[in-house]
Parts: sequence; C-alpha cells; structure tokens
Amino acid sequence: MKTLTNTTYLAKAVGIAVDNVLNAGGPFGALVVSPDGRTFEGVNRVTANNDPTAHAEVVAIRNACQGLGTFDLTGSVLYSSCEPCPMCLASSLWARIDRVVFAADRHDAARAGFDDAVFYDYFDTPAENRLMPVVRDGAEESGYLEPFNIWSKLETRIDY
Ligand SMILES: Nc1ccnc(=O)[nH]1
Repeated sequence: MKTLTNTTYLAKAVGIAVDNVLNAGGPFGALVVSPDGRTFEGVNRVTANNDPTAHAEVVAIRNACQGLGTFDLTGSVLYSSCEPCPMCLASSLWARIDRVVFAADRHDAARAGFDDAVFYDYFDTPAENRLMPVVRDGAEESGYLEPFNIWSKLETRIDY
C-alpha cells in the first residue's frame, strides 16, 4: 500500500539515517508514529555507545515508550530506513506495534556490509547446526520454576 503518509515518514527515517552517519552512527533511522500522530525518532548507536542492541528501531521504540509512558505501543506504526532485523521484529512484536513499514531491504543492507541475512538464517537452520548454540543444560538444580511461581501468585503484577 503506497500512501503519501508512508512516503513522508520513510523519507524522514532516511533523512535521520543520513544525519546519523555524519554523527558517527550507523546508516539507519526509524520513527514510531503513535495513534495521535506524535513521532519518536531512533538512530543506530551501536558503535557510538558500544551497544549492539542500539539499532534504530529499538531506540525509536524505547523513545516512544518513554515519551508516552507505556510499554504497549498498540496502534503505533514503526517506519524504518531499512528492513528490521529479527531483533527489531521481535522488539516490535513485544511492543505491540501495529505495522512496520521499511525502505531499503536486507539485500541493500548486505551490499553495505550489514549482513542481517545470517540472523534470518538462524531461525531456518536446524538447532544442532546453529551459529550460536542455545542449550538447556544444568537446569535441574537451578530452581528454575520459582520465578514463575511467585509471579503467578503476585497480586500486584502487571501482565504484559
Ligand atoms: N535494520 C537495521 C539493521 C542494522 N542496524 C539497524 O539499526 N537497523
């Protein structure tokens, strides 16, 4: 669905990505637009902040949640200068973002040296061949159900 709104917000996301490169950041920008039309920006600060999770999309989600005083962005749209990686997709799902709209795709990013493709491949690879093993080992004696048990009984808990 090509709309003027999408084009306008994507152009804004691309513009802040350009500015960010000139400010020692990675070439990515994103915006969260809330249902009332407020916009919250994010730019990539991975190398600038030594934070591998500081992708533009995650930073925009954090700024929107801080600005709106909520952990639930239902009704909001995430615009990104580039196709979100699996971390940013998962972050958008947790944030209950309604819709994600992007400009450059993962292949454009790969040509610039950002190989998000290996992270997509991770989920298509059988568990025993994965780049980073994730194992359940030594859990038996750890008391692993206790956090859930006390959470389930907690009357003041905030479900999400
Ligand atoms: N889509 C993205 C890939 C890598 N870094 C970012 O900030 N965004």
